[in-house]
Amino acid sequence: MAARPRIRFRAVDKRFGTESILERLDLTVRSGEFLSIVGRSGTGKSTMLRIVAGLEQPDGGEVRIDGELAVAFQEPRLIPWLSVGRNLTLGLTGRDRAVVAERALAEVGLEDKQRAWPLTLSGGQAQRASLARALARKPDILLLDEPLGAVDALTRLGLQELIGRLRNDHDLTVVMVTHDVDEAVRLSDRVIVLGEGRIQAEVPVPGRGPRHPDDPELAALGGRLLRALGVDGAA
Ligand SMILES: Nc1ncnc2c1ncn2[C@@H]1O[C@H](COP(=O)(O)OP(=O)(O)OP(=O)(O)O)[C@@H](O)[C@H]1O
Repeated sequence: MAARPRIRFRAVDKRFGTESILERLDLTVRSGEFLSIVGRSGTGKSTMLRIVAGLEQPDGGEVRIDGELAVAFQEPRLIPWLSVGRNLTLGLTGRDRAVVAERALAEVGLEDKQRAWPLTLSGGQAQRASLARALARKPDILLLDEPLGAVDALTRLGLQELIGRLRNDHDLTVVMVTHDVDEAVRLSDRVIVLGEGRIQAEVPVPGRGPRHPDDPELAALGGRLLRALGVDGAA
């Protein structure tokens, strides 16, 4: 039996002024699925994610969300005058929130940074803290908007590995917006290409992430996505 839908878009329209961003968009994301959204700049990827998060309202159609959500953005958005640990417990209500935060930090390899100030973290560490903050909310659905867009290539590979592992360990449903097709195929079960208001291509990825960056199958799938994006395959 197919897993239950966590996110469902039915004929979703979104406009900004006279500009139509999404046109009668249909999408179902099932429980436990890792979906990536790629597309040229300005095609509405972040808008889609913001609609899922409830930060934007659609102009038409129906959006259904089943489960708790947490979001991590490209900028870690940690509050600079609170310790890393306090950034994580902020907004948590359980009596065990300190323990929850401690565990989440340990899961991302930052157990020694609980008392650190956010500004003393490297870019990669700050992004790990941001993931830990999302994890501490015990979400069913994790939304990632270009989470690794601002870190160097090597840190990026390590963080991809981490995201893949967290997803597996917590059986998360993940929707990630990325510009990096290699990252998308490395982590996802399915990649969609957004363009002109609709899903222009959909590429299922066999097996389960995180896949090894040298996996030869990834290059072929990445090539397919680049062609769907209208980018020359040799690029
Ligand atoms: N709050 C807003 N008000 C007006 N226009 C907006 C607003 N948010 C987004 N837009 C416009 O909607 C379009 C889609 O934006 P969005 O950020 O969703 O694209 P994107 O695919 O995520 O782009 P990028 O890859 O560059 O991040 C863009 O033309 C953008 O300027």
